[in-house]
Amino acid sequence: MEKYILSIDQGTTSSRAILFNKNGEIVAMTQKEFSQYYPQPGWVEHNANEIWGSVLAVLGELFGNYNVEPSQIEGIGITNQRETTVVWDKNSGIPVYNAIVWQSRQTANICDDLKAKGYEQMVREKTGLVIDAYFSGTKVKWILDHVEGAREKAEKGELLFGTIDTWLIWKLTGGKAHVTDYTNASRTMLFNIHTLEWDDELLQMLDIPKSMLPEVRPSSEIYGMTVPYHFFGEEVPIAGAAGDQQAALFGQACFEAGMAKNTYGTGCFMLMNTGAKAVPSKHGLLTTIAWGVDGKVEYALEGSIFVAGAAVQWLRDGLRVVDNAPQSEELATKVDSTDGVYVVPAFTGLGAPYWDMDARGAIFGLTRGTTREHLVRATLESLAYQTKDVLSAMEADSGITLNTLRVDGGAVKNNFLMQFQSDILNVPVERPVVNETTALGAAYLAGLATGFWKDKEEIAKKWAIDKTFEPVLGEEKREELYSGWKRAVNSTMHWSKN
Ligand SMILES: Nc1ncnc2c1ncn2[C@@H]1O[C@H](COP(=O)(O)OP(=O)(O)O)[C@@H](O)[C@H]1O
Ligand SMILES: O=P(O)(O)OC[C@H](O)CO
Repeated sequence: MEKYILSIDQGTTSSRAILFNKNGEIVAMTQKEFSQYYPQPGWVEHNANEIWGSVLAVLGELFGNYNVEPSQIEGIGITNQRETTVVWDKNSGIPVYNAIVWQSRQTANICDDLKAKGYEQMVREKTGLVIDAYFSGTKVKWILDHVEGAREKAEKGELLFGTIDTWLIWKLTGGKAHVTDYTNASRTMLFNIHTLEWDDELLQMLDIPKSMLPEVRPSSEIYGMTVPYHFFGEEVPIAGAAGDQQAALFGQACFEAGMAKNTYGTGCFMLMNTGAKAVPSKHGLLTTIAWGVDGKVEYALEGSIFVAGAAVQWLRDGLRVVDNAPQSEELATKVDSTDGVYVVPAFTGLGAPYWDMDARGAIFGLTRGTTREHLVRATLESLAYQTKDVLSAMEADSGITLNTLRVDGGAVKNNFLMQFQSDILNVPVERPVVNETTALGAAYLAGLATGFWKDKEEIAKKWAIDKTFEPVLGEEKREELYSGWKRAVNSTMHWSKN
């Protein structure tokens, strides 16, 4: 019987199970959305057990609906929304609080306090990150500070912390493996990306007991076996793990320094491979671990945009001006321009390159003639402008001028958006045949560990283009449009503090 690699892609809004064959093609895919909780303005939480339930559901559906047996799975790769923080009881397995999602701003005060105490430079040097509520460290502290009895239990070694990869691997192995990989560890603000160790000074800064932390391992390695009662009777190796953006970089075969991809999901994340060198950013980007594979760690520069496809969800669920995401393209192309309207979707503050936790969303340039088509178009254009902000920072930091950009993620199906992106960047945008590059990257990491695929060269040969979008907009128009964006985005800064 043919063998496959299974990817579990646990994203911000949904969980997916995807089976890949030896050619790196999708054989089967199931997906399930789960609840988002917004307990207070700016807070975002998930129920970690509901996430686990959604993973079991997509696995059940995969084996139930497709002609595939669990015994055909040679290995499992896990990829996940990053930074989202779960703390659970080691003995009962019960989370002590909801998972605090990467987008959540509930630890902004903790971050302000750390900045006031002068920790910024030390944090940047050790972790490659800026102090921001985005990362896991302050979320763990918040849980220990706010959940009754949690700190005491943590100090007694009774609580475990994990990002979603860790939580899922712990569940799938029946509590045997408490591990994470280098990429996920590099997003916690607790991990020294140079020494590759949890850092005592950072742990002390946030008052987090080391006993809670998972063991950090390479991204392509067997971490443990599934317990048969959770995996349809089979013991299958869990053989790869990486945060979803790093997995996408791997799935896009960006193996050489200077290659970059941009993923348009809930948020938008551009990563550039910088090879064995951890390049520090002077322009508001993050330095992060790309992966640990073949006994070595490689690094990336990252521009993280918090709201991208989520702005399209807001058009659908908040404003109700579209019935579904694809309709945004249909409406945007009914008008030739936004007629000067700009939407800045800084709903949870601004990430790279601005890093302003207090920015909030705004619409500029409304006139009596503004229609929903203009609003929808301006929302889509905001994804492209935010990407341009990040690309400019990346070129300045790396000294490399990109001659193409590889793209993936849910929103790249939108041809209007991709064309506008190419126009605003003045760079060709390449959309690959397999758009599920996050899951593909995790599959590749797992398949390299089990010998399903031989090496990165074999993988790189499988990458193929579906469509290239070439820039057609003139320079003057491009600059006029972008300068309007800069004015708009600057006006949203510090809004919730005023
Ligand atoms: N045709 C489309 N045009 C614009 N946005 C889209 C389109 N299709 C999906 N999206 C957006 O893409 C996002 C889903 O992408 P996905 O990669 O699945 O995200 P995630 O992994 O963050 O859950 C949603 O926010 C959705 O609004
Ligand atoms: O779930 P996604 O695809 O929106 O990715 C979220 C990122 O990993 C957050 O850092």
